[in-house]
Amino acid sequence: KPLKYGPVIETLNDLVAALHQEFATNYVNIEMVNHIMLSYKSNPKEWKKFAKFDRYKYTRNLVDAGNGKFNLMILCWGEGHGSTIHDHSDSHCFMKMLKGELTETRFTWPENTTAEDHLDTIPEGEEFEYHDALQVIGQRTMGLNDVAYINDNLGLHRVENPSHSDTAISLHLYCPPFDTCSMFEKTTGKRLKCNVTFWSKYGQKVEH
Ligand SMILES: O=C(O)CCSS
Ligand SMILES: [Fe+2]
Repeated sequence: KPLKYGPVIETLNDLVAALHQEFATNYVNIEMVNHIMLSYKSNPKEWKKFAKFDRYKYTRNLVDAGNGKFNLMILCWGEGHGSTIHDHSDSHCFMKMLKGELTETRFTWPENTTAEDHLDTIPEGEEFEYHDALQVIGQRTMGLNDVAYINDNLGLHRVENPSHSDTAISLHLYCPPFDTCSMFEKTTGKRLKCNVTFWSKYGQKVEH
């Protein structure tokens, strides 16, 4: 079987160039995108200009708009910061660790039921118990240069920085790009639309 050599990827710019090449045609090979994301080895000198932190919430910093085919962004997670439980708007999502660790917990989609459906044993007029509408499928903690892939068929997830002393930085690729997604409440399964915004674009803070 002839070996198909991919592009040589050393710098963040090489990564961006390789992604543009991969997305040049309308057919995208997800395996190749995963390989390209794994090939890049984190170099703080190359991404530090995108590394902007907010005290209260993780920041989203656009690196490249992928000629409209994908968004490449750097997310900066302060100590203990985490995302909501969210979906990915029917897009592909690749997440690569550039610094520190992130814990990813995957959940089922909520069954389309009412709150009453989640009632468990109802003893005589006493307390009753609920079971959560979203069930945990699995959990993993990612380290330097690890890549995770998810799409809506694989479930929902929450991403958190488990450290209370160190920050974390991750590189995310969404294809096709999206600016809204849904977030979910674990116990009730209630779904809320939300807009995702950028703290900075190409290293420049976005002024609201
Ligand atoms: O894009 C986001 O804000 C979700 C980060 S976890 S994929
Ligand atoms: Fe996500």
